[in-house]
Amino acid sequence: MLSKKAGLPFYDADDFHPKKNVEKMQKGLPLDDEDRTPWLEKLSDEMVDWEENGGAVLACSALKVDYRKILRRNGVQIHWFFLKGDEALIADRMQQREGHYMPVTLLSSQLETLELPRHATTIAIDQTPEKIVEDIMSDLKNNKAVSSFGIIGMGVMGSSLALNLAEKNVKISVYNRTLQGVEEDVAKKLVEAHPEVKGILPFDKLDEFVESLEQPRKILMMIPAGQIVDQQIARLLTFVDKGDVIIDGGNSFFEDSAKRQQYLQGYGIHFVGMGISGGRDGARKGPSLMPGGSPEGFDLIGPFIEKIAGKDPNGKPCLHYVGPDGAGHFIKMVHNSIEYGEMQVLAEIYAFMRKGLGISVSEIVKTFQKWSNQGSGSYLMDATLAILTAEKDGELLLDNILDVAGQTGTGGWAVSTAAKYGVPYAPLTAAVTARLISTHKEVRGSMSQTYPRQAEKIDQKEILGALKGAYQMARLVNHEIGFSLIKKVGTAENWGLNLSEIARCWTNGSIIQSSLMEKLSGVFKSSDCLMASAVLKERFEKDSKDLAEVVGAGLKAGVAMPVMSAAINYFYGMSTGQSAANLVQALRDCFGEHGYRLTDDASGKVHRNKWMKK
Ligand SMILES: NC(=O)C1=CN([C@@H]2O[C@H](COP(=O)(O)OP(=O)(O)OC[C@H]3O[C@@H](n4cnc5c(N)ncnc54)[C@H](OP(=O)(O)O)[C@@H]3O)[C@@H](O)[C@H]2O)C=CC1
Ligand SMILES: O=C(CO)[C@H](O)[C@H](O)COP(=O)(O)O
Repeated sequence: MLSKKAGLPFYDADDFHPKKNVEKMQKGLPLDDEDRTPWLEKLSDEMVDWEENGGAVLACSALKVDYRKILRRNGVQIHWFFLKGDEALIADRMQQREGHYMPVTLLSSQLETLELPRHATTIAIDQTPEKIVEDIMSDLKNNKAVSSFGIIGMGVMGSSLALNLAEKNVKISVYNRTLQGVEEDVAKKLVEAHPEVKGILPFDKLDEFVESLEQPRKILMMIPAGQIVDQQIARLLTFVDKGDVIIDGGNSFFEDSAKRQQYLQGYGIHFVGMGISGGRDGARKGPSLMPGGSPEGFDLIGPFIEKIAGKDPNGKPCLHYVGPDGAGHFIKMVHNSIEYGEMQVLAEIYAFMRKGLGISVSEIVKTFQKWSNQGSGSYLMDATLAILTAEKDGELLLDNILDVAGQTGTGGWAVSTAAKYGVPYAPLTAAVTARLISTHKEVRGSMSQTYPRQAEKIDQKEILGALKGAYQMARLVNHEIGFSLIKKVGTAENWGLNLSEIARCWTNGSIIQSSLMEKLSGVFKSSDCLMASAVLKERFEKDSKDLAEVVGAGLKAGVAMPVMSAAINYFYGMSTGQSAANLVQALRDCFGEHGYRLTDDASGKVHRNKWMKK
């Protein structure tokens, strides 16, 4: 009757049981989880087709929370109705039923297994079938919750993710704030600008947006980090309900995300701090996703975000639940710190080639293309090639772009986090510093007059052969340190981070995807330190010589190479058995009585009273 009324096909889940389940029930034996799992999985796959064809009515004894999880694992939109009746009434109806394999004796075991659904409309079955159908139809009609997923913030990332989700058949609602006269109807304009993409409902009122989402609601915020996130959460709290999930997909500081998860837990809200990489194109076509925080929250959003994630070389989604607390945003922070290093190395090698060696831009492009084809390719290298070939009015566009680089937080946070956890992170510090120096444009201009550099002529022939090795080595060290930060913090916080999975998650969709990242995903399966990995030993040995040579030549030529020199210094430092830190410690003791340990007995500190005569 309901099927007719709703104009949708009807399916009875009982018809999908395999023969062995039917035979078991016929014998009066209750099914267990092992019997039911493949059956529910089959149903959840069928539901994808049903949804694509406009929907269906399914009757199913989805008794447990976990069973319902399986049913929704493909992220289809489901309106749940719980048909409630007492045991005697159900038994009576079962007895009247003809030609069904299930004996009444199994009913009590079913009711024992039943875990009441929290997010379903309960319909009493002690009414006429007509009334039951009427109740369901009226609930469907009055139900304003029509979308499976909501996104707040229709900027670069939010709008691209919204279009991506909608194209994967996820019904979504989108919301953007209104600033009278400045930002109006932003969400509506997005929908109007993309008539080819169906299934997006725009809102400019937060309450209506939240009401449009089916429960448990899944709300992704794509807004700037900081207090704005707290303010948005505070506004949402007025409208959301227990069991809903709030996801922060922005570049928030991971310690803030851990606090927000704790805070929202108090309201029964699941909070997921999710790193997202890929910029506009990645978000639109397949980003790399690094969720962390509430595992229950991740469980609920997983089927949806899996649909939009980029795919690694083996076709697996670039999506990895990294760990609890702020682990997702921590991993995104480190991702960005590697990104800072990668970009700065590209800038340094380009500057050295152009200014130090006097190589033309078209030759630099050819060289970079060659490196790409020889296994040093990356998304950022491709982007650099695009930039180095972009012209405006017959001139290289790059030459018309002001040499001032901004930053929005993650790099600086990574520097302070590395210092807090005792991880040497000189290349990142150098990359952040290089951007800071770039902002002092006026001072740089005037100082370049005061200190004009007399660059030494470099023998191109000698240095050209070392360039690629130097580039590779700086990148290798940059990655080594990023992952060492992940290892250190992950261990200290007991997050159980998986380096190989994290690298895998960055092999596509991510700004730092590269051939190297694909290799590292394999290397991290057997080693958690690149410098100690036998696979990379030869490369470290050879390329470190090239890097030293290029950095030396670069400095001689008067070109700053902060990240590349930090990288070779890191490598030298970490492979120096006997360093000069003893002098530093002795000095500390000399002026500050900080004490020192002796090489033949490091168990305790000693202090020398009189280092200096006066
Ligand atoms: N761009 C990128 O490559 C990436 C960005 N991110 C992160 O994703 C988040 C969004 O970035 P992106 O889309 O680039 O940023 P945009 O600046 O393009 O968009 C920001 C969005 O946030 C909204 N917003 C701004 N202030 C407020 C506020 N006070 N209250 C509510 N909404 C507000 C804006 O609305 P309005 O239009 O009205 O101002 C806009 O919709 C940031 O945290 C960013 O760091 C993460 C990965 C990549
Ligand atoms: O997260 C990103 C890419 O992965 C964003 O583009 C972010 O803005 C980059 O950081 P910054 O603005 O500090 O350069």
